[in-house]
Amino acid sequence: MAPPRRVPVIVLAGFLGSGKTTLLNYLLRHSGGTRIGAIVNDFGSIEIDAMTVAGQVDSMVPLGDGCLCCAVDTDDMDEALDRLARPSAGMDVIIVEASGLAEPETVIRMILASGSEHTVYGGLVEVVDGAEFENVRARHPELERHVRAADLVVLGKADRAGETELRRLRGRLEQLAPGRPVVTASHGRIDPALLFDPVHRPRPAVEQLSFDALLRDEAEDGDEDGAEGAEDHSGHLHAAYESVEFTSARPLDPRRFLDFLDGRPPGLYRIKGFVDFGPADPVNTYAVHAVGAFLRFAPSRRRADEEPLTQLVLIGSGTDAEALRKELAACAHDATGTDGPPRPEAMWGVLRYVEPPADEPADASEDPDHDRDQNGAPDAGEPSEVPVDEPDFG
Ligand SMILES: Nc1nc2c(ncn2[C@@H]2O[C@H](COP(=O)(O)OP(=O)(O)OP(=O)(O)O)[C@@H](O)[C@H]2O)c(=O)[nH]1
Repeated sequence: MAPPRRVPVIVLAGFLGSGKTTLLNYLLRHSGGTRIGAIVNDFGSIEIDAMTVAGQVDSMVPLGDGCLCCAVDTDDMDEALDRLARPSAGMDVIIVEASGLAEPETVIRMILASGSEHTVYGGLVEVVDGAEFENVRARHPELERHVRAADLVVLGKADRAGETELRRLRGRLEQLAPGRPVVTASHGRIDPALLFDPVHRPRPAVEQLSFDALLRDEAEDGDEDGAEGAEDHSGHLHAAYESVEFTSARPLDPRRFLDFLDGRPPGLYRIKGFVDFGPADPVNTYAVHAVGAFLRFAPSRRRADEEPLTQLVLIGSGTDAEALRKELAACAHDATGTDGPPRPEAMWGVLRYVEPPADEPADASEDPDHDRDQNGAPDAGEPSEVPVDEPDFG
């Protein structure tokens, strides 16, 4: 009798804002009939990533709040894997998007320890932010270990990095993890075949991932049964970060919110969520993404039955949660008081940070990259169109 078919489980990891959700959404839209189940782990109790992925996926299980590798109960992970992998669900592959602060090796161990007869570990894809990698690596040398643990490194945001910097980064990655395959991508556009066929492909991945080493680490942690709690997380990335959530039914004033973003403290590395600008734009909700100095807004038309709402997650190190919440509350638009009705130019500042949808590459002549320098001043970026490279396996 043929052995039961096992669904490969791929871990998608990478630092805060590196482009994991963008890559996952690209894969979902270009899966070519492959049925993908997704497990999405948000760091923060408002599940922004899960909301972004929901609706595009055959089946999605959110696993919040906190890092997969410590705050999420292993039972929840086991149950999510089991639910997606059982034959009746008909999934071909499961992708686990870890939070931007998770330790990939620990997530891999959780999958290996899950003991589900329906799953097989399918590899680690580590997304590296081509525009921020060196800055982040200087602060968090742990990222080098993550790159070494990867089966495939996606060197993302190629459009922001530029050709010379990309060449330099590829050299750096080769130095850190010799022989590791690196694929360059803009807006998460990679060939899905790189991920979706891990079971039928001869996999040097076992050596690259060094399961033995992973399992040895596990034993050294005194956590041999994979149970949560015995591991020391003090050296993990998430130990130094905290998340702040902000929800408001009152619309935000676009100018005040931009002032808040311009003046954000340096430790506040990541902001993501959805903003309602009320009467300044009554038809759209704006997705907002700040990653380091990078800032983007993306409008999308609200459904008729959708209540306008602002939901933000702010992730940083050494930030003052109460002060941030107060500052955000003070961004609310007050239509009855001094604010009055919005002027047409109120949205101009926000619209400067809107770019064309990722699948329609920007016209290079339009100066699409309004990144800011460290002082928050607008700064023209690189041309945005860099072709997706063939994977380099050497
Ligand atoms: N220019 C450019 N922007 C990108 C690219 N990939 C992602 N982004 C943008 O970077 C921001 C963060 O991307 P996400 O995909 O949400 O990053 P993430 O790794 O899922 O973020 P966390 O879950 O917070 O760790 C968003 O504004 C994306 O649109 C890229 O290749 N080029």
